[in-house]
Amino acid sequence: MHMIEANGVTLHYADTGETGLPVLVFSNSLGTDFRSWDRVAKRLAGRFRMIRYDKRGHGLSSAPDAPYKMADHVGDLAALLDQLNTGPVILVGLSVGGQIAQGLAISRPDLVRALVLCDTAAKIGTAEMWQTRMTTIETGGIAALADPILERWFSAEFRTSRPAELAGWRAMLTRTPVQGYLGTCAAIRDTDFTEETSRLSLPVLALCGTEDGATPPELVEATAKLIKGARYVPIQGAGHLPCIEVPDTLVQALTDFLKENALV
Ligand SMILES: O=C(O)CC1=CCC(=O)O1
Repeated sequence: MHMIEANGVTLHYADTGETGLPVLVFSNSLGTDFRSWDRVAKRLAGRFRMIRYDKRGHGLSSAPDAPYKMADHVGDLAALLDQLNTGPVILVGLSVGGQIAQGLAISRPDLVRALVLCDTAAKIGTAEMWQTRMTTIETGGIAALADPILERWFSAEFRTSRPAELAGWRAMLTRTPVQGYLGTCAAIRDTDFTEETSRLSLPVLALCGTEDGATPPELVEATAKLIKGARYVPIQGAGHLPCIEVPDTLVQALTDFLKENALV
């Protein structure tokens, strides 16, 4: 287990693979921890140095009281990468992790060589939608919304054919610290990177599960269209978390992109 003090919080992270290999960094979604990337990391082992971490309020990282700002999440990741001396990385961000990735590319371009934006957008949902979710969770806890959240996370096929796995991911969601979940909802509620993201100039791949009910394919494609030269690839049959549901497809799209852009 690796823990580090960064930007005023304690972050839990994994750092695997040889120094000197291209560096891939993974930032995951609301209500999940870095185990979301286990299947992807297993498939890429030996080819990359890979850093996965629990953002504040999630997993084993500190969970300060809500609310958080997106700048807090971005500052945490910048501090982590600075301390690990990664230099510029290939940054893969899923959902709010994709917003953290956009924020880092905007504020610390020296740390980001390329972006992989997975099931994410410059702006996710509306302020009203996030406020309603936060109010429901303040009274009923995360469990009150677990069913609709899991419906957005996974395709109907996955939910019916893999019940034991579904139970595990539900446990990850409902065991997220409530302050961490609420704090991160507030950060998403207050984020609109449309202007800043449209000024980005680096290799970008955008991916989205065709069954994603949280950041639908049209939304993710619209974010890709903001960025000159960005490529959009649909991930067939997956919901919001293709890294869990169809890791082989995600790894193929990622490695094709890295080769095409001479990043490996
Ligand atoms: O919980 C959801 O609806 C999915 C989601 C939205 C932002 C995020 O990170 O996850």
